[in-house]
Amino acid sequence: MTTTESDLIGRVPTELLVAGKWIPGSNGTFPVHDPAAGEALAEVADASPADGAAALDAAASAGREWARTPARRRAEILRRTFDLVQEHADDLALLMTLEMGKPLREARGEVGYGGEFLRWFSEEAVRIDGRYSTSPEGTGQMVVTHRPVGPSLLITPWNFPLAMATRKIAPALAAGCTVVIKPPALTPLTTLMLTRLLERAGVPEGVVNVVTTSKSGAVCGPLISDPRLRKLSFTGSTEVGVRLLEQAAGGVLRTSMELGGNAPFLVFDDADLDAAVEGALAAKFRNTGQACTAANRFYVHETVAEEFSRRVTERVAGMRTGRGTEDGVDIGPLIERKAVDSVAALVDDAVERGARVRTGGSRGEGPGTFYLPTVLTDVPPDAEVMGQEIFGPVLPVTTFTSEEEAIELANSTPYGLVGYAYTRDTRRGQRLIEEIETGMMGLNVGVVSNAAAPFGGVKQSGLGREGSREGIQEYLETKYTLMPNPYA
Ligand SMILES: NC(=O)c1ccc[n+]([C@@H]2O[C@H](COP(=O)([O-])OP(=O)(O)OC[C@H]3O[C@@H](n4cnc5c(N)ncnc54)[C@H](O)[C@@H]3O)[C@@H](O)[C@H]2O)c1
Ligand SMILES: O=CCCC(=O)O
Repeated sequence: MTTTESDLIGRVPTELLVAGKWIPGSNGTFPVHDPAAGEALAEVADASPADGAAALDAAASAGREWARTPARRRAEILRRTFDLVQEHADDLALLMTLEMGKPLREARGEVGYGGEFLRWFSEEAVRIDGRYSTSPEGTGQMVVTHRPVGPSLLITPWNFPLAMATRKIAPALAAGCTVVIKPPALTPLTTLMLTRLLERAGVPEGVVNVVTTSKSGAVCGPLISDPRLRKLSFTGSTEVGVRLLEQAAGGVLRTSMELGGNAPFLVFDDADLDAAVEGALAAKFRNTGQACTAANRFYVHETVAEEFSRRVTERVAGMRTGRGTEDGVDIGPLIERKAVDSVAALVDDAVERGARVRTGGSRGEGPGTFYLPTVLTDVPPDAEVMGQEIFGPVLPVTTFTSEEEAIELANSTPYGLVGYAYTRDTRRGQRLIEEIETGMMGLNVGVVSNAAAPFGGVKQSGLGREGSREGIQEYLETKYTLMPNPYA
């Protein structure tokens, strides 16, 4: 670590924030590693179930007052946090690169993207409305209002340490909910720093509580079954999401589930190939392939497949792999050794079944957890790499012959987060939007994420939407009141 990096780490709080106080974890500490160097960066407080319960006590106690706090004030706190995020953009970006590995250029992009949820929901906070109408029979007056759901547990993944936290905290606070956030053990530092900024922006005691832990299940399980908790918002794997949904069913909790993806990327014979190549690189290699939105399966029309593969291979072969803090790095490390093993196993399986490695196809050197950016062609549809979320820098190409076949292949998965398609034919584009079973579509575009967009999936990719106008609804209940018509 250079001096600047260690100074930064030294300024990040490493304790739990419970009821407005930074306190040590009852289970001591656990280490956070730099995946590019394999070194420990910091020791972070390890919460026990009792610490988790204290955090929920705090969120429940602060709940009523926060719900009554004028929306304008809630909005101003979020807006001030947005400003503080901009002010500390360089620190936040470096912190994400250190604890997660993404290239610094991308980490700066995430500060922009993640910060935007704070600004967007500061604007939405004051637009929570209702309606008033006379019943069709004319006998009653109907009032519909929206109320905060109540104390919410937010569980986030490691791959977008800032954006996945702001995408939940901002709408929850805007709606008037208090929260307990449990960041991932692999990347808790960015959430801790964000929380410090929320505190500085004036978030009252108990409104945001942070519980870092190496034992997620033991800490979150009792919270999910506590009757004071009213909402669970989770982003992570489908496997864990299913388990949490089962637990949440016991308390009939409101849930939002942002789960895994297996995005198809279709290139038709009429596509602008230059645009399709750019889109493919963005959709695949953003975050070193560790994105739920990452294009996972490339289906290319047989007449353009070789040209597309040749151009993509040339670009991927020129990518630089290395520590995210170094200039010109395109591909950072994967988050941990297990992730490298999993990507290597998928590539080996594809090759055994007849796929051709056009570039990459092996682990990177050094102490960090690297896998080289890889292009595979002639990948048989039954290769595991086409059926499983890769979560690494591997671009597998296979071919199709007709639009019907492309749609069938795209839908041949239990997941449905996002799909990408490149075609110049507008009518075909419209058909694809109708037919492809996903919550989001990139039509001639390789990245769809935006704070103003309703982000989320269908099928086993999740329930609910984050961002946009829909995002705040996830933290609101609808209440209907009937009164007699005073004139009847
Ligand atoms: N749809 C989306 O918006 C979206 C966004 C980012 C990541 N993801 C998905 O997340 C996955 C990668 O993230 P990950 O490896 O952090 O996922 P993960 O499911 O392993 O972990 C996600 C979070 O859940 C916690 N967790 C794990 N077991 C738990 C339990 N029993 N009880 C409570 N909490 C528990 C983890 O500590 C972490 O904070 C991929 O599948 C990716 O597609 C989805
Ligand atoms: O990993 C999934 C989230 C990616 C995004 O929000 O763009």
